[in-house]
Amino acid sequence: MSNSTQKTAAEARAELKTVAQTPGAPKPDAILVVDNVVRDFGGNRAVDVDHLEVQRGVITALIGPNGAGKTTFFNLITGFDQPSSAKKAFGGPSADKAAKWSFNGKLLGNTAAASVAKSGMVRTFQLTKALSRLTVMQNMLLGAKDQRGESFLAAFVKPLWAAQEKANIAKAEDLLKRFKLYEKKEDLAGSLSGGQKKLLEMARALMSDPVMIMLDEPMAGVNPALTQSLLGHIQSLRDEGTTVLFVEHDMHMVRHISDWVVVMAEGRVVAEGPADTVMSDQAVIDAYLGAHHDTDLGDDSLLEEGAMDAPKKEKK
Ligand SMILES: Nc1ncnc2c1ncn2[C@@H]1O[C@H](COP(=O)(O)OP(=O)(O)OP(=O)(O)O)[C@@H](O)[C@H]1O
Repeated sequence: MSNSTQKTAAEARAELKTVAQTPGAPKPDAILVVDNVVRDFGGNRAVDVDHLEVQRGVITALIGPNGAGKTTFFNLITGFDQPSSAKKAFGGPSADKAAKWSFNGKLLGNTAAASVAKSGMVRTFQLTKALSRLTVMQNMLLGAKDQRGESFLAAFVKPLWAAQEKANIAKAEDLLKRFKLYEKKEDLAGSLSGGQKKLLEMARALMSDPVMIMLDEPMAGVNPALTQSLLGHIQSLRDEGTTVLFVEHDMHMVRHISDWVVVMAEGRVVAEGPADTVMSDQAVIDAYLGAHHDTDLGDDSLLEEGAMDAPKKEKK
């Protein structure tokens, strides 16, 4: 969250005006810097990112056709998967070709997912991971950091964790109200609709006050009536100082809230820039649309046709 020494979101956005609109362009205040991240599945190179920087304090969208490698890229940098280009004790790529990435000034390669989350980079999943047999509130409390009851000594000293737990419950209630899930707090997470599970996952991710939140298709399955408020939540997170990186197929959402758009195709970053510029870039149109060259991305008729989804490559 922001403090007086941090830039405002408007200042962070204004800085983007100076950034070159080329793949891998350096950012004035990069929170995430990625180099040489490659992931092969058999003979299929799913991710091949030479260099990418994400500006702190803004909303960046990561877009690209089905199978472009967006989710795999999220998995790699959050420690849920390992790059094929990872540095190895013996053999492996030379130091200048080995995968390396830093978040908020800290090197993160070979870091387990839980430690990545502790460093402030917290993600949600395309297919939600809410724990079905726990209540909505229990799911929320699992997302909290500083759970003092977890420490062996503190677990036996109630005053050490009781106050913390109370604060966590109050925070969870507040977030559940924001995401219109408060009435469901005692229900099992498994009983929620797909869209509600997505909202729960986002609310749970916010329990740890992330420095950067990474959302994998936050809009998929969310009722249109909630779409506007979800967009509002994401923008207010940014305005409060949280960096947002999200993968999304809904081009209206991308146009509406992104300060910067990064386009992936066949594992590579092929374009980046402000939404309007990127979406009229011929390489992007080609990557998405194949034959539909004249059609603007974000065009309603196109969305209805579902023409933006290139055929999905089969997962092995
Ligand atoms: N566990 C896996 N085993 C084998 N291949 C995989 C695996 N995970 C992903 N892939 C392949 O890697 C490529 C990139 O997939 P990924 O899911 O990252 O794309 P994406 O851009 O997120 O697509 P979508 O928008 O459809 O979610 C695809 O060809 C996919 O089949």
